[in-house]
Amino acid sequence: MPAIVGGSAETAVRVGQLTRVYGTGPQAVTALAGIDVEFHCGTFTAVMGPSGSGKSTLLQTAAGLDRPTSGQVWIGDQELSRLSETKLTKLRRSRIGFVFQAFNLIGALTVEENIHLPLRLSGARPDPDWLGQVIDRVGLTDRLHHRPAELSGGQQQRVAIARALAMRPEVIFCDEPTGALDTQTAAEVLALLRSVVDQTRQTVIMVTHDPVAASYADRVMVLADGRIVQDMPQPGAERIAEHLALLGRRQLVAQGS
Ligand SMILES: Nc1ncnc2c1ncn2[C@@H]1O[C@H](COP(=O)(O)OP(=O)(O)OP(=O)(O)O)[C@@H](O)[C@H]1O
Repeated sequence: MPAIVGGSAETAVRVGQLTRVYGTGPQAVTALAGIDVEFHCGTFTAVMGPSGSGKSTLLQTAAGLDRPTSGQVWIGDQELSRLSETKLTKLRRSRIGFVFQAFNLIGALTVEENIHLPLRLSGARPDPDWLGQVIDRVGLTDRLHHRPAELSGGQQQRVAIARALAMRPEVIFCDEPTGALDTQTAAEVLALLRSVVDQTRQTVIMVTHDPVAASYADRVMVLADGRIVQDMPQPGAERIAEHLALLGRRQLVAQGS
């Protein structure tokens, strides 16, 4: 595949020849081995693959939380390696949202304060219409003055999604957002992420191990050993599970088990 040379108006995120090596010498681990991929605006992508295949590293480097060893990352038409740490932090706060498996809410703050936190950190002026819509959409209107510990896991994840949406980011990166939730609650959270893409044309890139969760996406990408080994448009949960099983069997054969 030729190296990708830049971002465009329709590109939410693009990575070119992305490499991330942890450590040096004989201890070095290649987590990403030269990935080229583009995520269009208003799409929902699931990133899957065996443990250690590089999913979280791809998310962290594409989101500007970690610097690649080599290669480029564009958010829209902005290439990240050209940015100073200060400018990168500013871009992350204004254009990117994050949702993690462990919710990462601040226990001492109320739901409303947690949701407003990105605005306070970036010094941005709140847009009451947008925040009202977000809070409405995640169904938290009657929980605004509660603290995270007083909420269920699903409600806490919905607060985390509302917080990720507060700055109206172009892209939301989610690392196993339903990993700690039961099936029904996970379905609600996934439907919410789907609506973020369908209603406001934001872009969602989600790491998951769960084929059912991945079936909410428009596209499923499978990593193995730091490379993309499958890239499927709307494959459905069964086909995803088949691909993962096949990949697992191939890895066992390669390991001589
Ligand atoms: N900080 C680090 N230092 C050294 N090696 C690391 C570090 N982070 C990740 N790795 C290694 O890089 C490879 C990819 O890790 P990564 O966490 O991206 O995989 P993953 O697909 O997200 O795995 P999982 O599904 O288990 O979360 C693994 O071999 C891992 O051990």
